[in-house]
Amino acid sequence: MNRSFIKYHSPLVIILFFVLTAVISCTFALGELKVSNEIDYFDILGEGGMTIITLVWIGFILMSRPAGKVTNWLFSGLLLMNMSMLLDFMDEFIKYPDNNAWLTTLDSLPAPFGMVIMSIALYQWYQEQMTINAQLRRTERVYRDHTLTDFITGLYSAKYMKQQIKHQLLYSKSSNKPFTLMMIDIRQFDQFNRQHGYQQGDNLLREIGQVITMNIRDKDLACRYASDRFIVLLPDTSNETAETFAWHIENSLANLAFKVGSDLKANYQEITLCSKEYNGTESNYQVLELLNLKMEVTKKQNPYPLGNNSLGKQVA
Ligand SMILES: Nc1nc2c(ncn2[C@@H]2O[C@H](COP(=O)(O)OP(=O)(O)OP(=O)(O)O)[C@@H](O)[C@H]2O)c(=O)[nH]1
Repeated sequence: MNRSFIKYHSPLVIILFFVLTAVISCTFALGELKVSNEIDYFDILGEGGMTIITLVWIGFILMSRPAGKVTNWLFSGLLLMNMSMLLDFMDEFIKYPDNNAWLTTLDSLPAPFGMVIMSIALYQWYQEQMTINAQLRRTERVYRDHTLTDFITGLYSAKYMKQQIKHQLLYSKSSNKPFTLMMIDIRQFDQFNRQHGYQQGDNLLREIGQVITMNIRDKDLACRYASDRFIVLLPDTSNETAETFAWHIENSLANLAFKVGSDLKANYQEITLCSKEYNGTESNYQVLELLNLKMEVTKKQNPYPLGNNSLGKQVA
């Protein structure tokens, strides 16, 4: 059992100890022990059991809850109920002389107050739980949203892109408007990583992601598809129109003078870019399959380092 709650709730534990000791001492001081034939052992069992159970409830409350207003209310309510039960229990061993007979009626007093306080406390506990639930829901939503974005580039993730392609396919089919997907792959990214380190590789991914975003329209969607691969979804766009965007992106990236740390040397990263038009009759799976295929063909047609669309260069 974790006993750290005793330290954590020490003021309440002291109050509990003090109250129980005071009740037991008072009853002994003001009354006298009954003889054995005056004792009802069934009552002892019932009332003793209830006293112990309310003490256990107090223990659980202190073990499971942080210090604060709601805990104090719960504790106070249970303590008053426990006082009633303890007084009732003590009645079984002790009888009070006539001038202290008021003690026998006192045992029924704390319990109703305790129950009222407990009801208030339980309502506050309910409200507290509602607030916690609302916060959890918000956290969960943030977490879910995060799974739809790429941590490194801040672009949408492949998962989100796949969802959007699904919607786009349906829309294109019903509206008869084509859409185009563009794929951008960084060349020799593995070599870049090995030469400059993964941290710099991440920075390069981020900057390339920003350049891509700057060159697309509001209605377009860019995502980081895989390690060094990006996809742009261009709704209501033919491949011919997409070529203009492709040209803008290629030119911008060709002039992206990436600096590694405080090094003055500018690194110009070469990319492979391809695009493909769809009319909505393709399946979700086919769309990316066809695009990946086109990327492989484009790469083969433009072998590194000096292919037809090789825009990359490295200058000191
Ligand atoms: N910095 C960084 N590197 C990554 C990340 N994810 C994957 N990579 C690396 O990206 C590299 C991809 O290597 P390849 O698939 O061979 O790509 P490439 O070297 O560009 O090869 P080509 O495209 O054929 O020119 C590997 O070194 C991966 O470890 C990432 O999040 N950050």
